[in-house]
Amino acid sequence: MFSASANLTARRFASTRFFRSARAAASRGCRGVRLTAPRARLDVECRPESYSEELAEKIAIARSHFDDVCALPTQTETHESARTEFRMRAEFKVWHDGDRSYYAMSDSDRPKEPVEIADFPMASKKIRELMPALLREVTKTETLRRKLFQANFLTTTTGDAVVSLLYHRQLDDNWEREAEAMRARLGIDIIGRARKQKKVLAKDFVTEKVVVDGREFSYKQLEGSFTQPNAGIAAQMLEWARSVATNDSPDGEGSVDVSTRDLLELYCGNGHFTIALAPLFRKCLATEISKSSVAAAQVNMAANGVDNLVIARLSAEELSDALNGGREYTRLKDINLASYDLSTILVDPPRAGMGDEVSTFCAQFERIIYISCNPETLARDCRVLSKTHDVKRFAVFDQFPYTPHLESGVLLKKR
Ligand SMILES: C[S@@+](CC[C@H](N)C(=O)[O-])C[C@H]1O[C@@H](n2cnc3c(N)ncnc32)[C@H](O)[C@@H]1O
Repeated sequence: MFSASANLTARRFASTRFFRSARAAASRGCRGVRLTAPRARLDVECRPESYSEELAEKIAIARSHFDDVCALPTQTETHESARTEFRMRAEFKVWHDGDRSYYAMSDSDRPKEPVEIADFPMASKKIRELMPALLREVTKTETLRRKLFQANFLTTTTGDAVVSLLYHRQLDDNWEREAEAMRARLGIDIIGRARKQKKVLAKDFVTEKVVVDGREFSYKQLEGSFTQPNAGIAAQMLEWARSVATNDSPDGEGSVDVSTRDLLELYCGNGHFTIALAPLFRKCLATEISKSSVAAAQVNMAANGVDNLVIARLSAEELSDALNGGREYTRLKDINLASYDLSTILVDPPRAGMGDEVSTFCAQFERIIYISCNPETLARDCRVLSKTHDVKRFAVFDQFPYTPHLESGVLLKKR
């Protein structure tokens, strides 16, 4: 189900070049191209030739969500993606047709008709290398092939890879033996998943290295948890977040010293942003709802030698309540909230945005760095925030080229 406003977005898009090219692709028999409201994982066509035009249209639509909300800076700080091989993760159905097996994506308009994916130019070089090699291995033996229905790839720019194989049957010792042999031949890690089963050969994470402002950061990224999908864009987002933490404008005017102040991050995932921002601040506090992501964030904090950060497993709503003097939370018992001088807050919520309650809480902060994968909910939350804050900087990060999705970021400063 899409909201009325999402349908409006789709209708706006329907008149654009993006949708004209999608329609043309569909008429050429290139199924799996989205023609209606945004849906993930259906965009199989790479169109480098129309990249710039499509991005310009997405930016215009993203900005239009703010039309009756608040003023945006005239400059959009635009961060473009690589045109191909930008996706560090990809999920494919595996279909079997007699002796032949192949990767496919399904179109929810026609879920029973798989769209075969022979190659996926948007996927990282490592995924593109692994796709045929894995299929060859899996189809060599019924032990690995039988009832396999999905393959999920997670890779890094450094060549690390973990592939999850999902089955409609229980995995036995034979499967484990053959999967282990395949793992050794391919030089990757493999996870076998079936109902109530998870077999990890040999690890269920990858380690990504990102250079930000000349410093290398290392991130443990867990299979099955949120990770930034586009590595090039992820690095640009970190540089932008560091820049807006201390500068009101892209040209360095209006710089502020935050080295004696503290940062709060909500929705911190594996610590992606906090770890890169922590060196700028005196102390940082970060929270996240997912237990496994908090564990990964703790590892990442240690791996990067960050010692001025505390990470707690709490929802954004619970943390807001605690800092507003609400009830006491056991998971905060070892944290002295009063010792923080929190002046900046960074939020990167899921597509649904923060909502009024958490937005109202954020309005207490001098500087709000809001990263969003959905400009509609970002604009909705800015309706609350703009009562007290001005948008000083507006950036877009093209995480998902050739789709209507656009990541954006705003810096809001208290009036
Ligand atoms: C878009 S991801 C961002 C993660 C992280 N900033 C990153 O760049 O990797 C959103 C994160 O919010 C977490 N989350 C979802 N709902 C939440 C809530 N109500 N409170 C706190 N975290 C939440 C998810 O587990 C996920 O890690």
